[in-house]
Amino acid sequence: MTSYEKLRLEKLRSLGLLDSDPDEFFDCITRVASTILGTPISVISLVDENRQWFKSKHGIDASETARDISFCTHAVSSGQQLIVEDASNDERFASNPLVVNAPNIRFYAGIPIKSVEGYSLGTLCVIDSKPKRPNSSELKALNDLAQLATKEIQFRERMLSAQDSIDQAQSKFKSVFENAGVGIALVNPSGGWLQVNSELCKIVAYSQAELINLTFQDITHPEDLNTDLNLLDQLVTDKIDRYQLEKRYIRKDQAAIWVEITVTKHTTERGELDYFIAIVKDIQSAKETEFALTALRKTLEEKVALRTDELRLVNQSLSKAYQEKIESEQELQNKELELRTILDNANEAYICMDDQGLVTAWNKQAEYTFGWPEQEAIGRKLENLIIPPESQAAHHHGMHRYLTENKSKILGNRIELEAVRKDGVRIPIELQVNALEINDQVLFTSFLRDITERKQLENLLKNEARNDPLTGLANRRKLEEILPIAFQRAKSNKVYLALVFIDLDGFKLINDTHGHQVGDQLLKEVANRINHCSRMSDTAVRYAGDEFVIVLENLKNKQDTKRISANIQKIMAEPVQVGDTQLQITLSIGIAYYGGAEPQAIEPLELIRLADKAMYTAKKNGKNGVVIID
Ligand SMILES: Nc1nc2c(ncn2[C@@H]2O[C@H](COP(=O)(O)OP(=O)(O)OP(=O)(O)O)[C@@H](O)[C@H]2O)c(=O)[nH]1
Repeated sequence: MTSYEKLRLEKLRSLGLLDSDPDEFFDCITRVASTILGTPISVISLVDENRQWFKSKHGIDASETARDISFCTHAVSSGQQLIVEDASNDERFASNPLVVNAPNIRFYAGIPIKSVEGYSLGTLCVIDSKPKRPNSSELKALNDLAQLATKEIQFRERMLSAQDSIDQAQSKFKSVFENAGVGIALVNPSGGWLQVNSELCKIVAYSQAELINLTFQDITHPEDLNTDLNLLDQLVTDKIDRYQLEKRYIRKDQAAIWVEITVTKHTTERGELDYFIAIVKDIQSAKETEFALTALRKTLEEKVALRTDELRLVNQSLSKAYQEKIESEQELQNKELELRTILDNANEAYICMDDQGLVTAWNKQAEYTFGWPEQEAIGRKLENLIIPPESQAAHHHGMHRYLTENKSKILGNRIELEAVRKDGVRIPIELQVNALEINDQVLFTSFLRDITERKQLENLLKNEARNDPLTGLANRRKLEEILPIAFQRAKSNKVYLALVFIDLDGFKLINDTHGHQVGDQLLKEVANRINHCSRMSDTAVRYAGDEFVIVLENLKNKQDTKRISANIQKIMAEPVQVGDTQLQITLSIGIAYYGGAEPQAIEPLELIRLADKAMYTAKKNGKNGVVIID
C-alpha cells in the first residue's frame, strides 16, 4: 500500500462515514443524479481498503461490493472522472463480474468526491445496464452534484476537525481545571457554583457536591462581601472587564482563609451574561507573612522613630557642641590673632622661652630692641642672644632653681638688668618674667623694655635732684646722702672729716640794692670760687640761700682746715664783677670735725648743726670770721 493510499484510508475512516446510517442529503443527490442522467442506478461510493461502501444508493440493494471489481476504484485512483459508455466494449471492464453478471453494467460515469486535503474518498456515480453517451449538460449536472456531495463531506470533515479541536481544548481545559494549582470556578449570575475544581474545594474545605449547593455569597466573609458584590456589579454592567480582590472565605470548619480572586465573565453570543469565571488563589500564608511583616515593620518603625528621636537629640547636642567648638576655635583663633597683633604692636619686647632656655616666641619689638630677626632668634638659646656673659651663670641658676624647687626671686617682679644687643651694645632693660605650665611643659614669658632713655632721664633727674640748679653745686639732699658715706670712710681710714659751713655776710642788702638777678650772679661766682678751691675728694654744697657747705675728707689733721678756710676767705675777698656792678663780700665760717683715731659718736646731721652753730657764732662775733669747734 502506498503512503498516499494509507493516508487516504486514514482520512476516509476518520470521517465516520463508512457504515454510517443513511443520510437524506446524500440520498437526495443520488436520486437527482439518476433523474438527470436517466440512469436506474446512482450511488455515492466510498472506496475502503478492500471494498466500496455505498453511503447513498439509488436503484440498487447491495450496500457494498469488493474493491477489486469496483469501477469507482479507477476514478479514485486517477482522481479524475471516469466515463465508460459501454463496459462490454472496454477491455478494462468487459470481463468484470459486475458487467458479466447482475447488475450487468454497461454504462458508468463516476466523479471523484474529495476531502479538504484533496484525497479522493469515493465517487458519485451513475450506472445503467444499457450503454449511454451522456451529453455535456448531463455531465455538468453530474459534476455539480458530485461537487455538492464533496462540499457536504468536506463540511463534515471540517466539523469533525473543529469538534476534534474543541475536544482537545476541552480536554486541555479539564486537565487545567482539575490539575491547576489555583482554585477555578464557574459561577452562575446569581452566585451559585456551577463548576468547581478540586483545588478550590481544598481551599474552602468543602467537597464539590457541597459547594455546588452553595453560592459564593454563602462562604464569603461578611466583612468582605460588599466589596466583592460591588466589584461584581461593575463587572456585570461592563464598567470593568475583570477584577481582582483579596478577601476571606469562611471554610467549612468556619476558619477564615485569605484568598485572591480574579473574576471575569463569560457572555453568550448575544452578549448576555452566561457565567462568571473565578480564579481563586490561597494567599493565607502570604497574608500571614504580610501581617507579620506589617507588625514587624510597625515595631521597626516605632523603634526607628524612637531611635530617630534619640539620634535627633544626640545630633542636636552634637551640633551644639560642634557649633560651640567652632565658635571656641574661632574665638581661639581670634584670640591668637589678637594676641599676635598685640604682641607685634606691643612697645615692649615679648620673648618666650622653654624649659631648655630655647626661644619659642620673639615679637617685632624684640627684633627692634635686640636686633635679632624673629627667624634667627626662634630656637636659639636666650643666653646666646641677649644675656651678657657675666649674667649667664645667674640665668642658669635661676632657671634651674625654679624648675627643681619652684622658687624664684625674679618671677613676677619687674626688674632691671643689662642686656646685650646683636651689635654687642649693652642696654639697660626692665623686664618681668612669668612662668606658665602648659601640658606639663614650663614656658617662661617675659616682657622686656629698653630703658636706656629712662635711665638717662633718671640720671638727669637724679642729678638735678641732688644739685643746685643755680650754681651747679651739690644740694642739701646730696650732702645728707654723701655725709654718712664720708663718715664711714673717715671712720674706716681713721682720718678726719671737716664740715665747713659758710654764710655770706650782708647778702640781703646786695639783693635789695642791686636786685635779685645780681644776687644770683654773685651766688654763682661764690659757688665757682668755692668749687675752685676744693679738692677732688671734697664736696662743695649750696646748702640754702646764701649758705654753702664744704665737706673736706681724708684730713690727716685738723690744722689743714684753717689753711683751707683762710684760702677761701682770701679768694672770696676778691671783688666780684656783675655787669657794671662790682661787689665785695665777706664770709662767716663755722667748722666742725668728725673722725680721727677715736671718732665721736655723732650722727652726720648733728655735725651739720655743729658747723652751723659755729658759723652763727662767727656772725655774732662780727662776721667775716671763722669759728672752729674742735
Ligand atoms: N638773689 C638771691 N637771693 C637769695 C637767694 N636765696 C636766698 N636769697 C636771699 O638771701 C638773703 C639771705 O639773708 P640772710 O643771710 O638772712 O641776711 P644777710 O643779709 O646775709 O645777713 P647776715 O647773714 O646776718 O649777714 C635773703 O634776703 C634771701 O632772700 C637766691 O637764690 N638768690
